[in-house]
Amino acid sequence: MSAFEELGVLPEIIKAVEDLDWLLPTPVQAETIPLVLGGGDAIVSAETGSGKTGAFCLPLVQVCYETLQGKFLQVTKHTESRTDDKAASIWFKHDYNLSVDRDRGELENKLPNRWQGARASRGANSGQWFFQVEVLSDGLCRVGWATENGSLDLGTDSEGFGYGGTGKKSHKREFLNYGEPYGEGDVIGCFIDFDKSKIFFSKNEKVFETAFEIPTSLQKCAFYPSICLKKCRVRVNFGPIPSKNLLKSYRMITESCLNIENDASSSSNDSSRRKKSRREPLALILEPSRELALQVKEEIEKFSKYLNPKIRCACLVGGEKISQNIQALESGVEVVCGTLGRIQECLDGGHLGLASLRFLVLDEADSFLHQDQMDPILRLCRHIEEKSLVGGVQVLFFSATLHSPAIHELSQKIQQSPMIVDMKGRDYVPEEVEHSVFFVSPDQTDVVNVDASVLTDGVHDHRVQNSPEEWSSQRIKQMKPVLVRKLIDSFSMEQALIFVRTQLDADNLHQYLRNVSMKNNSGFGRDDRYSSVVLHGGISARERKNNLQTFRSGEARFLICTDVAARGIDIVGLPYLINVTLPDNVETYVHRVGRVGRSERLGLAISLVGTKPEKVWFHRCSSRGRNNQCKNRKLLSEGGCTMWYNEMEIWNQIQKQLGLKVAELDSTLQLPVEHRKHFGYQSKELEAIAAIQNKVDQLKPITSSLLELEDEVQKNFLLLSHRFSMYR
Ligand SMILES: Nc1ncnc2c1ncn2[C@@H]1O[C@H](COP(=O)(O)OP(=O)(O)OP(=O)(O)O)[C@@H](O)[C@H]1O
Repeated sequence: MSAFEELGVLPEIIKAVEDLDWLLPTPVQAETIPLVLGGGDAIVSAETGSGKTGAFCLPLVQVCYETLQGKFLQVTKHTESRTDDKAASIWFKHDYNLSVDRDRGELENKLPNRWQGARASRGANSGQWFFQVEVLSDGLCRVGWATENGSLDLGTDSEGFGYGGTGKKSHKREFLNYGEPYGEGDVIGCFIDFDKSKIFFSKNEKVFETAFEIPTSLQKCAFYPSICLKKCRVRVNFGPIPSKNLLKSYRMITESCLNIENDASSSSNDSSRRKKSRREPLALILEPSRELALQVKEEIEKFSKYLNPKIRCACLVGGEKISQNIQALESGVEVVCGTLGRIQECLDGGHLGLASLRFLVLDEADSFLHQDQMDPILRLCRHIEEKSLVGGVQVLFFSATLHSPAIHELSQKIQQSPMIVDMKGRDYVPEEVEHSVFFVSPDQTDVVNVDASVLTDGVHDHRVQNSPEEWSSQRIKQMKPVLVRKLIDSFSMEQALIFVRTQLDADNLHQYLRNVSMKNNSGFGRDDRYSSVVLHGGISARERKNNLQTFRSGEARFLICTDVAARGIDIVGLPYLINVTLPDNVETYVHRVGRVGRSERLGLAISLVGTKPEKVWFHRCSSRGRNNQCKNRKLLSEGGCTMWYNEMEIWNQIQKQLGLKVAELDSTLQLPVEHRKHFGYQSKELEAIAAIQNKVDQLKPITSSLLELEDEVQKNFLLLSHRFSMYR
């Protein structure tokens, strides 16, 4: 049995995983896959490069596949039992962990820690109606009536009215004493009287007083039988079995003429605009960047390689034609992954239906905590809850940095009792990443000669001459690109990811490296030692995609990027990373350096830290700094668009919070001897070989002197024995 099989992964998916040479699940996959397959919400935090994408994509692909095959309906056929056509089609909507035996009219939820509900398709909006529920096992049960918009978790919103086994009536999450407790063996009657606008219940033969007055706002609505269970099994009688009802004027609900079509797309206005035949997505994955969304889509396609039917995934990201997204959605997909803005656009346009959704994944969840992202997310969740025809959408958070209180606040709003998987504790950085620093001091002329071809960000003007602070800042900015070139040379870097603060900084560094290439005649494409491409929000989606591909393929050696690439981007075997400017928070440092040291490879992250503050752009103006339009060099506090950026402070904070062991580069930009790796930053295996080779080299002189010594001893021995024999 393969290790993935033990986690409950299907053989067809394991075959695809084996094609990727994944022989064992990573620890976070081993923890998370069974949990997601088991149906709970989760917050999963594990270091960068630990395989989190597989931890959610694998079970998600599996559940989508099983859903396509109809397994999750869990409809059991019992030929010996009575079958009534009306009863068989009566369950319209239910949570997916609820088993529905349509023939027997039985419902069961085996989960001990999660309510699962169902609502009938047959309801009423006038007259007097009832249905009965027989409790078949121990456990918790709530029965009653709800409108079409009511939550499947009966009695927790304004449109559902329930009566629970603990002897409480519930509405809007208010639980008040009512009737009597009930349990296994009891038969509960659920009555609704539209003439008197009341709902009440009975236990066995005993009828209780009115439980609820139907509010005026709902008096024109249709009400449907509703049931909600926790580790409990019940049999529901809508009419096929003669009832012992004492209130003869009440009719069983199967005689009702109101019937919601068992077709998700016919029940709401916006969905009627969509094509009926198409499949609505079962999973929605939110990603913070286009690149990451595309990467996840590719991963899902790899995992579903051997599945039939295939799992289709649409990637909805800004910068691409929306008509293509609409076309993909119209043709039907099981998974949607994308960025928030474009997803919202498709939703608002009525192109994306979420009524069948089972999974909502917030990958890099903490990147959505800014207010301008939080509001749309909460709106999205409300939309899902309102439209859901399955209920109980599983909400999953993933990231390497999920320890802030804000994450738990968000979780409380959109998750239900999530399981926490925390592999390494707060903001852990993988052991495979080595951290090093070079302190850039403005008067270090021995190390760096300022190069006239360096372009800086234009923050400083003539005042540089008069202000020592501005001079230092400008000087550090002029030194850093030269240092990048020197680092490339000093480590003989074949490839590296280079992080800068702004789009302008990225473009300037790219231009500088091009100038260096030209000056040194260092060739083209792969032959160019300094070939680089940029990745930032200021270039088109197509350019970003092409540039990333050019870098992945090795065509360009250096990818100069802003923090759009800080999270999630997976480039196998990348050995080096340079932080030309530090990010302004520890979390982003964790994500940035996590681009190296992945898949058991070692990586070196080098930070160039200015010893004096740098004055940098921080555009609050309407131009947001686009096309260098803004020239307002005043500080933010003076109504301008610049600020002082103190890297020493940030560096101390990063070091302290992460408890980093950092190697300081010497003036030749080399690591201290004890940190130097024999084979550079490659695989652990090569590292081990290098270590052995090192030892062999160290032992060589000792073994040769031992050999010489032994030679000597042998000779002496022979000499002595010869003399001894002569004396005898
Ligand atoms: N079980 C496995 N066996 C071997 N390699 C794996 C396994 N799972 C994932 N990988 C590989 O490990 C690398 C990192 O995986 P992934 O991108 O999922 O990491 P992550 O935890 O999401 O990182 P980040 O936090 O940076 O987004 C990928 O190249 C992936 O193919």
